[in-house]
Amino acid sequence: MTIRFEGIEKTYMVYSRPQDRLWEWVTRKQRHRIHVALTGVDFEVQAGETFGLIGENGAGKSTLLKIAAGTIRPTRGQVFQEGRVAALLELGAGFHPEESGYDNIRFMAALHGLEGAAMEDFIVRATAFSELTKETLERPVKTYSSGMFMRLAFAAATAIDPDVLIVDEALSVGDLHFQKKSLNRILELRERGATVLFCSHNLYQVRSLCQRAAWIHGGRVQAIGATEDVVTAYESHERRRYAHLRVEAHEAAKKDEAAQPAAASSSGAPLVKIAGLTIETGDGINPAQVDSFQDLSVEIEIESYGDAPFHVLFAIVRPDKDNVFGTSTQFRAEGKPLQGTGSHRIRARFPRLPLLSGEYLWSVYVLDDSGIQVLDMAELIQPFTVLNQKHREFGVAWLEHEWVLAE
Ligand SMILES: Nc1ncnc2c1ncn2[C@@H]1O[C@H](COP(=O)(O)OP(=O)(O)OP(=O)(O)O)[C@@H](O)[C@H]1O
Repeated sequence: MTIRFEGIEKTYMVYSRPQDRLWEWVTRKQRHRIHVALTGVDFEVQAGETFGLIGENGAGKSTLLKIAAGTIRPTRGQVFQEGRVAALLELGAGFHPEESGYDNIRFMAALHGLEGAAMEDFIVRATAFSELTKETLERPVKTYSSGMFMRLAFAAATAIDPDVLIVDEALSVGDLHFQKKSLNRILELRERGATVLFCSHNLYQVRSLCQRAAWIHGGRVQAIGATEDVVTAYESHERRRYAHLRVEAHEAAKKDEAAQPAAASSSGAPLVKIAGLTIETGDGINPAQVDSFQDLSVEIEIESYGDAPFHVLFAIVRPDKDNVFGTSTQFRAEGKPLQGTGSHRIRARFPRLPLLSGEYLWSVYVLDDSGIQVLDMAELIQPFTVLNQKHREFGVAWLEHEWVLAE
């Protein structure tokens, strides 16, 4: 099913104090200002397509998703779509806290217009997917932990086999096991031909999942097209925006890295953890300075606490976060993930490191076997300087080339 946005505009009335709304009504004097959250949004998401929405905080992405889902109305313009719509937006927003899990699911089924056997089927599928016990499902949902609540809400939202799926950063629902299950459900619905409108700040996920994307900026569509083109344009914009913060960002990332927990199992223990990154060159181990064109090996150590398969990805990064080169165990010829409890060491060797002079860092990620879910990461670590004394060319990397005198 296609989703078509036509001339969408959404404005909000913003009051500086909550009581101004009442005062405005009493005095009939305007006490609000108009905030334009979206304007001139015109595009179409094609049937069966997974379409990404990206953009900085406050750009208008969630507003557009809510308009697509029908939970808010545009001030101007129209959205057209057909078929059954499932929105993973404010999950569980329609739940009644005093009612049991079962009754809430029944209520959701009724909202979709289901009756009789279709309703029973919906209830069976949603409750099974939630993995909540019968005893839990009989309790009022206000007694649920936030994880339980989200599981039920996700299960209820996706139990209808929607034609259109609207997803707002919903891939991080519940514990790791459930996150994977929810992601698989989204992928399954996509496989079955559902049209997916997907909004995320995780550009890696957008790149992995979406065929096309739109970058929303200041309430307008700044760019639309093939995902790679749009994400690259957005990244360049972000880099320019943060150019003056380069050094600070690097320092902050180093601090974050220490604080960043690895993905945890339902018991709270991490499943995999990046345990170390070792660089080896002719000049020794972890040298602060590396000469261009020498042999360099990068060894990554991963501690795995379970049997879940995983991939390792690393990138050489510039201080402004530009990726110079990235690769993943997924891209190896056999493409098989690593697996098994204990310590894993994996090594990549650059026989003649073709980097030119400059500052570089490493970013390392551990991903699940689908290569989408990030289990642990260490970004912008171990800065090193490359010195190029052999070549006079400039730039980031030395590219194989030859000069030919044209006739
Ligand atoms: N109910 C509201 N009343 C007033 N302003 C609102 C309301 N909802 C959103 N806005 C404003 O509209 C703009 C767009 O918000 P929106 O939530 O759509 O952005 P977003 O791109 O989804 O941001 P984020 O990435 O932070 O989720 C923001 O400036 C926000 O403050």
